[in-house]
Parts: sequence; structure tokens; C-alpha cells
Amino acid sequence: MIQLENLHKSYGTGSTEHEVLHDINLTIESGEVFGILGSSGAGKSTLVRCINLLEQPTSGRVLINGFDVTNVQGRQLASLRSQVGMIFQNFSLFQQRTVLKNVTFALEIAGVAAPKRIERARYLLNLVGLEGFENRYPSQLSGGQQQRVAIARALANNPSILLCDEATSALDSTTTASILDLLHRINQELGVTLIIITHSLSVARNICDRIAMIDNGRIVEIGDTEELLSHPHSDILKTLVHNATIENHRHKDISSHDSVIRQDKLAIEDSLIREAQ
Ligand SMILES: Nc1ncnc2c1ncn2[C@@H]1O[C@H](COP(=O)(O)OP(=O)(O)OP(=O)(O)O)[C@@H](O)[C@H]1O
Repeated sequence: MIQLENLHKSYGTGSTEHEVLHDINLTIESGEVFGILGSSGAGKSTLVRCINLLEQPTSGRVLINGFDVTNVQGRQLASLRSQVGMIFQNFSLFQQRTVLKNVTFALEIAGVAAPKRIERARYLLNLVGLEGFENRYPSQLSGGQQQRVAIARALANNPSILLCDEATSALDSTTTASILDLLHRINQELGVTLIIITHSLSVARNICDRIAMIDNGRIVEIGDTEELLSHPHSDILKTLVHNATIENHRHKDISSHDSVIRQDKLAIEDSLIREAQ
């Protein structure tokens, strides 16, 4: 379980200090898929980076499984980081390392012997559907494949929590669906708690059990995904849902227009064939 209590985060000091997270209170259950929705600059990444202490909260507490980790350092911080994996929009792979060596990296740092870390990396590459890609370099992979490597790498230490910061934002819709399927499987089969940062309602709807809507560093709504998206209360979520509905209609219009054109083409081809016979 992850608990954030009265969490504040400011950047800068003195006259440049500005608070970007204001009094965040949030509990995420173990095994949950929890979405953090919000527009650009709302504070989503900062919030999630406070969970693995990539950002140090200015005040308040972060508790993981009841243990206050807010001020841990040294070995305890390393241990926290190994419990909490993270993936990013731009994959952030090591370009000079092969796929296999990307996945074994954290295990090398942890001092795991070579045969064991290779065995674990092969298991994870199999899990993410990349068996046979061990010796490729990131530049030889598609975006979706790179994100699969990043997921395998993030799981190397067997974390109980995986933070996904806009993990599908750089991918097309088909690849997004396959990565969300993989994340869903990781949640279901390995029991990993997922925290999904997204600005996409369809990503939230596809995978998240609950979502929190963040606006200007504050949680303005939180609840069951379907419930919240069907009955949004805050203006910001109402606008997001409204815009997504318009976008959806536009896609349907375009695809039905495309299908009319396709049917017209088939009819023309049909009559040309008949004429030729
Ligand atoms: N290292 C930093 N130093 C100073 N200000 C920062 C820093 N990181 C983020 N901010 C500011 O904090 C606010 C929240 O940023 P954050 O990246 O958390 O938002 P976000 O919701 O994740 O945005 P996006 O969707 O665009 O990534 C923004 O105003 C941003 O400019």
C-alpha cells in the first residue's frame, strides 16, 4: 500500500520558490492499477517522483506498506528504489547496451552473479514477448519493442510497484493497446501495483481501476474510473470528457466516411469487371 500524507512539493528557493503540489492525501492499495490524470504542468510527474523519492517532498510523508520512507537514505533508499520500478515516455534505454544488458543492468549493480542475472533477464524478455531480441541494440527496435525492454528492465529487481510516466504517449494506438495489455498481465500475474500517469482518457478507461484527477497541484477528484468518467464533477474533468467525446465522434465520422469511399470503390470495380466480361 502507498500512502501520501499532507504532501507538499516546492521547487526553487527564496523569491523563486513555487509550490507545485499542495497538500496531497492519497492511498493506493496493493495490486491496484491507479491512474493519475491531469493536463500538462498539473504536477503528475512530480507527484509520482515523490513516491520513489526521485523528488524529495518539501513536507508531508510517503509511506510504503506502512513504513515511512520520506527521509530514508543510503541503503534504505536503494532498497526502496528496487521495490519501485519506473518506465518513461521516451523509454530511456541505455543506447550502448544490448537488450539483454539493458535488462541485467540493475542486477549488475545489485551484485547478482552473471548466470543468475542472465537467467532472470531471459525470463523477463520472454514475459514481455522479446525472446530472440537479446543481442539487438535499442536503435534496432520499434518504439513498442523499446518500451517492452524498458518494462523488462524495470521488473529486474522484482519490484512490487511500477510507476508508468506517460508510458504509451509516444506510441500509436495499436502499439499502445498491446503495451497496456502487457501491463495488465503484469498486474494480474505478478501482482505488481501499477501507477499510470496519463493525459489520455482512453488509457485510463482501458486499464485503471481508480483514477485521481490533478489540477494545479491539487487532487480535485478521485474514484472508480468508470464512475468518475461517466459522472465527472470538476470542471477540468468535465472538459476532458467532453473533448474526448467530440474527438471520438470525429474518428467515427472519418472511419464511416472512409468505409463509404471503400464501398463506392468496390462498386465501381464491380461494374468495371462486369462491363469487361
Ligand atoms: N525540476 C524542476 N524545477 C522547477 N520546476 C519544476 C521542475 N520540475 C517540474 N517543475 C514545474 O512543476 C510543475 C509540475 O510539473 P510536472 O512535470 O510535475 O507536471 P506534469 O503534470 O507531469 O506535466 P507534463 O504532463 O507536461 O509532463 C510545472 O509547473 C513545472 O514547470
